[in-house]
Amino acid sequence: MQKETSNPLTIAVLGGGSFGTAIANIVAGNGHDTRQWMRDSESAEACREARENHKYLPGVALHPELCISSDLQEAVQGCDIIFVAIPSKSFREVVRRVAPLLKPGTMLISTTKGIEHDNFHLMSDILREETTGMRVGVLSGPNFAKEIVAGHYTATVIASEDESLCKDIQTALHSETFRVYSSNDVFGVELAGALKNIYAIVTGMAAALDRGQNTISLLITRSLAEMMRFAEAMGADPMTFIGLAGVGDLILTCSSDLSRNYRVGYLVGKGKSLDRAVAEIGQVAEGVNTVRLIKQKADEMGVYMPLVSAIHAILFEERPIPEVIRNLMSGAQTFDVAYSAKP
Ligand SMILES: NC(=O)C1=CN([C@@H]2O[C@H](COP(=O)(O)OP(=O)(O)OC[C@H]3O[C@@H](n4cnc5c(N)ncnc54)[C@H](OP(=O)(O)O)[C@@H]3O)[C@@H](O)[C@H]2O)C=CC1
Ligand SMILES: O=C(CO)COP(=O)(O)O
Repeated sequence: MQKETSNPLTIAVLGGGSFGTAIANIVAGNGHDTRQWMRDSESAEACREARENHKYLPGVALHPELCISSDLQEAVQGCDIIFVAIPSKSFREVVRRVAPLLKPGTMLISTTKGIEHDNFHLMSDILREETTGMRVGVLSGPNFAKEIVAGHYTATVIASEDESLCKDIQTALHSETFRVYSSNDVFGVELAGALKNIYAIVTGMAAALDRGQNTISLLITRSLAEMMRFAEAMGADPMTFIGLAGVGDLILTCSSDLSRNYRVGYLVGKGKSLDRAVAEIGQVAEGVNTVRLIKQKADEMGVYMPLVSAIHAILFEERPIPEVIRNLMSGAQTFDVAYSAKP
């Protein structure tokens, strides 16, 4: 049902994948003038004709007012808000192309839960580096695209130092089934979204090995400990990790085969090579690259991340899974909760 809005905005979503489509459907449903940009003109044409994104969200009706275009200039012209739902590998390239087409003060919101390949730049860093005079935010939370479009009650987080941007995004996205909480810890929210993908690979693998619920609980809890330890070492607020973008998204992604990262872990656990698993999924699984980057960074900084080291050993060092598990289980038994609130 179309929601009346007293302040219709012009909004573009860059990316024709599952999450871009879910976000575009929400804002179009809220009565905003919404354009979704996808790079491939044939895909755009097919989505326009069928009113369905058959490749990424089959069986889901696109909102009748959603305009789909493969013309970047047409899509972003005059936009107040642009959601960037492009995999981290191509994020900079797309932002660089779009930068000269934007009006000053446009709100640029990353939805991408990844880290840039060759360095340790998060997507909000790229938005700031590639544009001038824009307002930047990050959207992250426990949000399977398929469940959003199916109307399951869902919440997410908009993070920005710009309070009025947070309010505008909360208003633009809020619906009967979708809630948006705010945060001013951009780095923490963004880091949480990228890190949890690693642990979804781990729990997917545990599921493939028929491990029980004790094991899954152990893995999720120790994953959170690692994430918070790393976040603190990097200067993020560890408290952010007990929110929706942290433990919320960690529980979601580590518990369901709707997660592509979980499915990568599952397939590797069943004996497939990493390349084969990634190809079989056919959509972005950001955690694979994130494992490499976090392992390197944790080693440089001397942060203890046994689960990251373990999954890195399996995926990239050809170490047998039973040996890696034995090493994990024989590691030092330390404190359960090692954090204390700082005065
Ligand atoms: N799916 C989900 O449930 C959620 C995803 N996210 C995050 O959203 C981000 C996007 O994910 P999602 O939509 O799921 O990804 P998908 O794998 O579903 O789709 C990726 C989209 O990006 C497009 N793309 C890839 N490279 C380029 C490029 N160089 N230029 C333009 N477009 C390109 C693809 O186009 P083509 O089809 O032509 O290859 C495709 O439309 C990810 O980082 C993910 O972490 C966040 C929350 C939930
Ligand atoms: O981030 C997600 C849900 O919040 C989606 O996870 P995957 O990218 O693993 O599918």
